[in-house]
Amino acid sequence: MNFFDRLADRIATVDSVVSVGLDPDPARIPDHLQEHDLPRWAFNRRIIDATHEHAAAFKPNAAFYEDPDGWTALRETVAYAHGKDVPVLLDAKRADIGNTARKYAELLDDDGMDIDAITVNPYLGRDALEPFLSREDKGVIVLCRTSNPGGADLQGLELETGEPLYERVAAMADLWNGNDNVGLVVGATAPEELEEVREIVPDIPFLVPGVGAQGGDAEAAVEYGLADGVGLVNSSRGIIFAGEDEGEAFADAAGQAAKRLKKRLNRYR
Ligand SMILES: O=c1ccn([C@@H]2O[C@H](COP(=O)(O)O)[C@@H](O)[C@H]2O)c(=O)[nH]1
Repeated sequence: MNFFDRLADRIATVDSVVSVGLDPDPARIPDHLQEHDLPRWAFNRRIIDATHEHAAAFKPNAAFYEDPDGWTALRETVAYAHGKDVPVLLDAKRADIGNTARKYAELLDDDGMDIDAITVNPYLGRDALEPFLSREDKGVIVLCRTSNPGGADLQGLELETGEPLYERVAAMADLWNGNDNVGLVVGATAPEELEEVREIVPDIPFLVPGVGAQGGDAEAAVEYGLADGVGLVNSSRGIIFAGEDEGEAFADAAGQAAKRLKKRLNRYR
């Protein structure tokens, strides 16, 4: 089954478009888990237990796992999320020349790890994404208009046609979508751009980061992020560290935060 069909099923099952970002910053993991063999895995397991019933997907960001223990923690996390029937989107923002991109794409099913979708960077063009795009079973989520303050520095540059670069990326992603496996990253901190991109690609689901800690627009995230009801609105720190000062109750607080975000987003669905 295609990633977005699986995601649609999950959204229907939990009545939620919340993506719970699993960015387990070691410095913010509660003290009582620091002695664990793999603190990030111990943390994620508790977060998954507390939030999965509100999660349409989990989104670990590769930046928090790129060391030997980290990859083990990630592998355990992916398997555990799947055990709860939740798809996993790895936010890795990959792309490279074809030969290297093929190697990167092996990450999707690295040593038993079965990632459902991955974020990729369109800057190198189609051939750099081909090893991902050709994986019909995997979601390929292309950076379009990112949520960071400098997101417009390059992505907003006007082309000779007068359109900004992020609009061209959206149009190209539509051309790359022969396997119906392409999505776009458009940040909730750029609500006008969300609306513009949605006009260009009415049928492509978005991953919308930037609600929560980045203060993005939750209503616009839902209004423009979903295509036929399918899409994801991500919060990472706003959920997983909601109970940062609550010791062993940290996971309960994360569960409450995920539930609150689900209810808030559902008002606009
Ligand atoms: O444009 C983008 C693309 C990716 N991200 C990632 O999403 C989460 C957001 O974390 P918060 O704690 O909810 O701010 C994080 O992994 C980012 O690297 C993004 O924010 N914006």
